[in-house]
Amino acid sequence: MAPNRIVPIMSESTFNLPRLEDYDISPLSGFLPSTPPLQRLTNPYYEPWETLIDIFHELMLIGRLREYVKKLPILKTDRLETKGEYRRAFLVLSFLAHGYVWGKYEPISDRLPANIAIPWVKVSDYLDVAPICNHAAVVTWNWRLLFSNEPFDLNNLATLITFSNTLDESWFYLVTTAIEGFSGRALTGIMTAIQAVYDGNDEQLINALKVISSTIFDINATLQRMFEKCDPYVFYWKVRPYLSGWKNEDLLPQGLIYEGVDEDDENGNPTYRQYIGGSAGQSALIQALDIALNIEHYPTGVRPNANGHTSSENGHFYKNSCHHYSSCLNGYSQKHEIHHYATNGHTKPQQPYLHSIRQNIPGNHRKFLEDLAKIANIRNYIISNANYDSSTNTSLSDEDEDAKLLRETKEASDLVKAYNECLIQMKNFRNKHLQIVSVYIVIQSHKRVGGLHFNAKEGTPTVNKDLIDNSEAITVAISKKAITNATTKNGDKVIRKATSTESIEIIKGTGGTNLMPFLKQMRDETVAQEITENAE
Ligand code: HEM
Repeated sequence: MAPNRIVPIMSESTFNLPRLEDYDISPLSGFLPSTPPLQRLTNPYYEPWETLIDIFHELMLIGRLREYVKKLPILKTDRLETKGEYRRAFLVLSFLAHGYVWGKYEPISDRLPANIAIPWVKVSDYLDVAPICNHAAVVTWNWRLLFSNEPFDLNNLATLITFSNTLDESWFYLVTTAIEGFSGRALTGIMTAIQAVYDGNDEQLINALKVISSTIFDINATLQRMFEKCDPYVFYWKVRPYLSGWKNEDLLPQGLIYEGVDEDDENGNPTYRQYIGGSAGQSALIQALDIALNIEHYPTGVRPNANGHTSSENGHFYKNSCHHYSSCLNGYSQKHEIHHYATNGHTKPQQPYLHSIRQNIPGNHRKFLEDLAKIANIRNYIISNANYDSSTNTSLSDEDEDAKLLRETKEASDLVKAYNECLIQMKNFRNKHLQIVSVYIVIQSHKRVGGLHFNAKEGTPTVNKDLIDNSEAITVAISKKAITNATTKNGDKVIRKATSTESIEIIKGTGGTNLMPFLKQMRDETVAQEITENAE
């Protein structure tokens, strides 16, 4: 370590790198369980749930799932013994619940019978996660190895449960599972990098950053494979509706009644609960990468400025204490002030959607993200040391000093490069993801023929390469057309924002996000963290 290096103020003796295992994270499989999820609850007591899942698709098809769910006994959860059993129960109950609520070619139900609601809430409480179908259910706990003697790999994975019984839905989950499979490598790289910062070990930090960037590169290559076997039509019309939740959801505006769980209010009205549905946006892996790389996200349309304030696109300023949107060192202004390396205990992401979906991330993984935010220090360390002046050290001869300066400059430069490479890969992830969202959601949503998603009867369009390559341009063209139409129709010269009834103009994400602006801002905020050498 260079003698005049700026080191974290947290002394090494007080710094204990958290152990991944303490958060139910495996250094190898990361957020995925270290052994494949249970494929069945073997205690005969739970056979009624498993039997219903065995014939889930058949019951959905003939429209009798609700009848059979209502016949279920209300099973107690105290016979579940292991965490694996609780996860399997959560998976089964999530599919039964969402199948019940959204149905197939039948009216949507705004109440969930006690037979499912009571145990689902109990199991969720145990796992410390909201009782709603989430990323953990459909991805993290929903896979098996096709050949148990072969390693974990996209080419050796199968899903346990799907809504639509289609290969496309399986592929959607499995590509995402394969991406989560990189979390062991990513998290090991992150922890090594953080330790390197506390040790002031630049070489180790550079190597760890290289591990992180190469992992994101592999994630991106896997993400691209979504196009291979998941048809956008099937995804949008046949799968996505079942993943919907009951918060900011037009079809269930009040939410859902979990019968037998909550009491009626003082006027005898039932209590509705609202939760955001399942989305890969709930991936703890991508959130961990953002936190580790100090990529800050703000509410859509809000941007930070040099004074630590944020401003919205309409010109309104939001003065934030550091406990809201901006961290004390977000790199926009305070270059040399290194009062803290960690993010001062900021434990919540600044973007409201990212904040609210934390309740869909299982408790131990959510806690890990919170603790990671307290020690994430890589970017500030690099900024603080990228330009340090070593000329104060007079004990060396001129020649030695030149050599040392050269080495340190190169080290600093390599650090910046290694960090920026991680950002480039994160940007690539978000660009690729934007393409996917264009093809799988934006373009599909313009094929609306009226009625509910479930009732769409169009032919399946093929995915051609041009469509994928030009997906962002197509999206822009579509949204421009929508705005022009709205403007012309009303003879209104001011381009205005669409209201919620004009769903063609604002396409919402699972959590009610204004999809494309939200995702593009996430991408731009990634790029904004790039460190430019000698920028201080
Ligand atoms: C067909 C494939 C996919 C579609 C249609 C899709 C759609 C979406 C949508 C609509 C959102 C906005 C937030 C929400 O409403 O949930 C979102 C966010 C997000 N998705 Fe996906 N997604 C897909 C695949 C994936 C995969 C495989 C990953 C990998 C983990 C992923 C990671 C994320 C992340 C991290 C966000 C939060 C925004 C960000 O960090 O940039 N998505 N996605």
